[in-house]
Amino acid sequence: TRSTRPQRLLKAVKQHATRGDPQSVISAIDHFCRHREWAMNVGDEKGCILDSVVSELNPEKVLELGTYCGYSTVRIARLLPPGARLITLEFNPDYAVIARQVIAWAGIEDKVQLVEGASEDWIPRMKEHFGIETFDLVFLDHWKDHYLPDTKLMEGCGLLRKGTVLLADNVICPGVPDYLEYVRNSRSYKSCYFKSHLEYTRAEDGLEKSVFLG
Ligand SMILES: CNc1ncnc2c1ncn2[C@@H]1O[C@H](/C=C/CNC(=O)c2cc(-c3ccc(F)cc3)cc(O)c2O)[C@H](F)[C@H]1O
Ligand SMILES: [Mg+2]
Repeated sequence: TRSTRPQRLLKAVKQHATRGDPQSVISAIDHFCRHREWAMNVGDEKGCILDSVVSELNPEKVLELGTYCGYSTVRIARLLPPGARLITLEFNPDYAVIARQVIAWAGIEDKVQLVEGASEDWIPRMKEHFGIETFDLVFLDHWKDHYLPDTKLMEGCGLLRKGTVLLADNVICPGVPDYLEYVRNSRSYKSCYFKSHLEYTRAEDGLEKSVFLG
């Protein structure tokens, strides 16, 4: 039977990237998605904005909602200091299988914990199951209609502290209007928009960076 796009993306990584070299994995995926098949990775342009937010924050504890093939997982984990941890949630087992191999090929598996399951089920279990008090950074890139409910759930579970940064992909395309309205109007957040483009295209898209004020 025909392979899937994530399987073809992984094949491109294994053919063109160097084991243990995260940058070569990122470049191989970007080349594949720009010249062969588009895929919904945050991409190189928005990826540079993601890089700058991570580098400035130097987070110890990072949560990613929606692993997909692990592109942003590798982008974030390659910048983390020793001892820092990234937990990434993915409930599609076929994507998880691919992402684990992409993460392993990049050689950053010791910083990453890929949890196969739904954000709504695992957010309430972060404390007792992973010993996480609060997160320093959350990257939201899963189903767009779950950004807002999951943000409220993280608030309710006490996983956000003064200064925790929420970084949301796709706030223009496909768009997350209810989430944007919330973080931009709530007194609990200082929010700003980083204008960019939809990955591998000329369409507008951007990232919203929202600092939790407690
Ligand atoms: C709901 N709880 C979840 N828990 C764990 N894993 C989850 C959960 N929900 C989804 N996942 C997992 O997270 C991923 C979902 C990513 C969704 N991303 C997009 O749809 C998305 C779409 C576009 C796009 C733009 C224009 C266009 F013409 C077509 C597409 C661009 C983007 O950058 C995106 O991120 C994965 F697939 C799913 O299993
Ligand atoms: Mg996205």
